[in-house]
Amino acid sequence: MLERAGCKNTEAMNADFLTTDPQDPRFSKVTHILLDPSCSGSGIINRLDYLLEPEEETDDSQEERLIKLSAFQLMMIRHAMKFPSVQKIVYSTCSIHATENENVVQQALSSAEAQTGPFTLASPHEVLPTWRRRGLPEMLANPADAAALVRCSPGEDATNGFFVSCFVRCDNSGGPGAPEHKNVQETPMKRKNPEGDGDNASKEPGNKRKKRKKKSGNE
Ligand SMILES: C[S@@+](CC[C@H](N)C(=O)[O-])C[C@H]1O[C@@H](n2cnc3c(N)ncnc32)[C@H](O)[C@@H]1O
Repeated sequence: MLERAGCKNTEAMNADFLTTDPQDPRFSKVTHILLDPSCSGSGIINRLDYLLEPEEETDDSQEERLIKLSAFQLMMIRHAMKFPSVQKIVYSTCSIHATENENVVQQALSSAEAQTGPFTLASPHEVLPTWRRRGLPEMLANPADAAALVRCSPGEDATNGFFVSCFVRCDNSGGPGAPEHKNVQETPMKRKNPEGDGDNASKEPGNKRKKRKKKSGNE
C-alpha cells in the first residue's frame, strides 16, 4: 500500500505500537504520527447491511465496547505523545460516537503527556478549514476546541462517518510557534450521553440506523 501511494521514505514495521520504545534511536527523528487506530467503525455505511438480520445488542453492551475502545485509543495517543521529536499527531476514527472522538481528544488533552509535551489542538485554520462540520462543542471542556475538530456525518456529507483531530506540540515560550489556546483545563467529562446529544449529533442518521452485526473493530 505504501508503495502504491508512492511513499519513498517509509519502512513498514509489523509491531504493536504500544510496545515500541519512544526513546529508541530509530524513532529519534519521528516528527509526525498518523494514528488511525481500531474503532467501532460505526460511521461505515455498508450498503448490504439491510440483508443481514440485526443482531441484538443492548445499549449496555454497546456502551461497554465503546468504553474499551476509547481506553485503547487514548493509550495510543498518549504513547504517540512520548516520542521526543514528534511535532504533530493526527488522530482519526471512522466512528460517529463522541466516546471515541471528542471524549478521547479531551482526555488526551488533559493527560500528563499532553501537559509535558506540551501538546494542544492545531488551530482550526490548519485543519481542513473549509470543511463545515466540526466537533461537538458540548463534549469538550473548552467548547471553542470543537472548531479544531473535523466530523463527517453519513447521509449528510456524502461520506461515511469520520472524525479527525490534530495535536501539535506547542512552543512553551509563547513565541510565534505558540498556539492561541493552551489545554490546561481538567476534564469535566460530559458523558451523560456519550454518543453526542448536541446539535450535530442529533442530526446524525448513523445514531438511529438499524443495529449491525457486532464486529470486534474495523480492523
Ligand atoms: C482503522 S484500521 C487503519 C486503517 C488504515 N488507516 C488504512 O487506511 O488501511 C486500524 C489498524 O490499526 C491496527 N492496530 C490496532 N492496534 C494496533 C497496535 N497496538 N499497534 C499497531 N497497529 C494496531 C489494526 O491492525 C488496523 O490495521
